[in-house]
Amino acid sequence: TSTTRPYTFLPRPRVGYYGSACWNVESIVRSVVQSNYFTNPANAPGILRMHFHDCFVRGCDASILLDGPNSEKTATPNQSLRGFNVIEEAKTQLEIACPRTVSCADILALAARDFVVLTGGPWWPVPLGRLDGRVSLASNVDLPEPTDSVAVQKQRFAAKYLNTQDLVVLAAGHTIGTVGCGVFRDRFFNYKNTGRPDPTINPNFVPQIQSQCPLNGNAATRVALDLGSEGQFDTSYLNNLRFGRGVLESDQVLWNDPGTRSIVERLLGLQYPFLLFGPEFARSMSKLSLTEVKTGLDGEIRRVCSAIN
Ligand code: HEM
Ligand SMILES: [Ca+2]
Ligand SMILES: [Ca+2]
Repeated sequence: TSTTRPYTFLPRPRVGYYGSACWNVESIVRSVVQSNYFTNPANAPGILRMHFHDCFVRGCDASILLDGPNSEKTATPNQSLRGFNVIEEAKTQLEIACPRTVSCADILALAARDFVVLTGGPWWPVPLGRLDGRVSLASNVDLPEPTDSVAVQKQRFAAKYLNTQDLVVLAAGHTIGTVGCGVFRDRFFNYKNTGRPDPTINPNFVPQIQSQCPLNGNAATRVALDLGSEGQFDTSYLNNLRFGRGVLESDQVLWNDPGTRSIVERLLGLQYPFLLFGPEFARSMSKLSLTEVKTGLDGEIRRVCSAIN
């Protein structure tokens, strides 16, 4: 279970933070997001995941964007992140419109929201005023893993003041995007060295994934996390869990565990009191994107997002 965030005497991010210092920050980010969604829709899941990976390590401070031999980017779960060019393009335009004003952490938070909207998801207000961190270490990267149990997933989210509902709702961000075969193949061929697939997978789903990810095939081949709806922000991912069609073990266990299952059922309208996925996703994202934000003297406004000043 999570508690409330500790109170600090620091300014908090707020909507409209930049004011006249950069009055069109939101429209600049939105137009860069739109053009990059048009050229490559896979940027949408790429940036949503990047924002999550940023916020979970040293807070939402753009530490994920820093280059360097041992920066967060080099850690295993971050090697498959995509869309860095989108953030850098927005930063370049913002440095022309309002030099040294808008943080990379704010750009990432806005872009994640705008990409979600383009895939059919909800809009939410994004408070601004996050500062960029100066530290990025691969050794700090401690992200949820695709084989995590529900207990471990809950623990990791609680450490960021996110509760069990936030966990289920945010994991449903997997309604868009794809995963590399190498990440989960064992589960479909040789689950925990049993020589068989995970018995909780729908038997009709097993051959489907096996043919897309053959045993000796390319580990980098990507398959949808939400079968049949990888580009649409909808409840199809939750419905797939219900029928044993979750690709990742960490996703499927959210249905198999009675506690998290009832949240999935409420989101699917199968159990009272109902929860609406769109508004709940907006609410949980608002919490996630304020994780351990830097607002005092502990950060800076980077000039380029890949390097400290
Ligand atoms: C709950 C624990 C979570 C685990 C264990 C997890 C794990 C993963 C894994 C293994 C992948 C595939 C990576 C690859 O092969 O490229 C992935 C992709 C993705 N994750 Fe998560 N994730 C979690 C939570 C989240 C959250 C909270 C969000 C955002 C709200 C998110 C958004 C995404 C998206 C959008 C993709 C697709 C990326 C793409 O297509 O480029 N995930 N996740
Ligand atoms: Ca960070
Ligand atoms: Ca979907």
